[in-house]
Amino acid sequence: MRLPWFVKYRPKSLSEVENQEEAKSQLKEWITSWLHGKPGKKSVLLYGPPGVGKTTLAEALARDFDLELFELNASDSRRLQEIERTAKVASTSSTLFGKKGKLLLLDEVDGMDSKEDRGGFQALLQLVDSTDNPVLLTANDPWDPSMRELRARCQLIELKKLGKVSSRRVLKRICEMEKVRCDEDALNEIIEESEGDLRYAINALQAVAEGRGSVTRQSVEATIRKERELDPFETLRSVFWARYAWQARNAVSSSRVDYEMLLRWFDENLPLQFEDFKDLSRAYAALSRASLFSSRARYVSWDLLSYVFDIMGIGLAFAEAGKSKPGWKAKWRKYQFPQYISSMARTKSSREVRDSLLSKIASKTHCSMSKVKNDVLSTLRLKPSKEVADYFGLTEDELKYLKTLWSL
Ligand SMILES: Nc1ncnc2c1ncn2[C@@H]1O[C@H](COP(=O)(O)OP(=O)(O)OP(=O)(O)O)[C@@H](O)[C@H]1O
Repeated sequence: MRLPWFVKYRPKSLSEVENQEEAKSQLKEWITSWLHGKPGKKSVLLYGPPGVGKTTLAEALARDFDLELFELNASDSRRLQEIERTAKVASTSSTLFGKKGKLLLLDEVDGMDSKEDRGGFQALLQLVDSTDNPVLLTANDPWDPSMRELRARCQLIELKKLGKVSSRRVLKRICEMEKVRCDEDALNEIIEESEGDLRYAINALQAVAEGRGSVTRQSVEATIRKERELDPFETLRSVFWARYAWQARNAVSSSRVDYEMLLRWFDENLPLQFEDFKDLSRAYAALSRASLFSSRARYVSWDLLSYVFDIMGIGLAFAEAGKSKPGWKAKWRKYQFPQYISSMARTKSSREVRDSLLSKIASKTHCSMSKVKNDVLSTLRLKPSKEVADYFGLTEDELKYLKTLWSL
């Protein structure tokens, strides 16, 4: 299996990490103080925008200082038992392979909900205070109020957005290793688009270069535009044809179609995509979880949206068991419009109908239109009957809209 380039070319040592000189020297100082038994703060919170090298730096630090890395990924770190178990294993087990010590890495702690997962968050605070091993936390946004208690306990180290010169150096090196010819203005375009996110830049380079062998400004523009303007049919195809998890996730998260509508598109088309019953049932299991997280995201925390993308994209892309076998080939399918949307489209200008329905109910119930939309229609589910139509003065189209919602 071919690796994504951002994984293949991830720096192995601190010296290969571009740009972040200040952060590197602070990290080295901190880990040296641990190795001498006198750390100032026991934990470091490494923060900065996505794709600037937080995880990469942590891994390179462990390698350079010959430390065994215990890593908890974002979803694990939300679970109390996982945090406690990892901390315990790290503090009690002896190091493997003659390593000098251990380093605990908890990625994306700002994804934790300190209110929702109070137990997990308390365990994290406890770990940060009383750890026997150096702990590195990473976050995109450490200034969120929920991070206050963590901030106070950690040494803060900032990673800056990567400059254009550094990004260019990394991309050029990859082009050399992959023997890809890349025009200067094509590189400029990728770097401009990436806004300092090297993971995005490397992914874009790979997406353009693969299958072409050279990268021109036109091919970059076409790929980036295509990525931005994926239509639903294209999104479906990109997910079902994806060979890597990141491709599937990108297809969903960069789609122009919003994620709730995408759930309907997938729902309609899964039976067309999957012939095997077990594949189909795995796909529906993933879709129902994605749908669950989509409503939780709305009512609990928008952070959960990232699971919708993961489960919808990656879960559906790899529901087909045969995909992991050699010789697997993507099958072309003719996808269809979701019934729900086409029935709505048949009622003339459905948006107008919906809005006038909302405003009629809102004025009778003394609520805002958004309250009616979120609570009255989706949760309380107003039953479409003649009495309801008379009471609210609904037109035939508005009643039909209500009936469609009711049947979902
Ligand atoms: N400073 C850097 N020098 C060289 N390569 C880098 C650097 N920063 C990022 N990269 C490349 O980009 C990829 C993504 O970096 P990494 O996962 O460390 O970012 P991150 O800051 O942890 O992002 P996120 O917050 O989204 O997890 C790496 O695998 C590596 O290939």
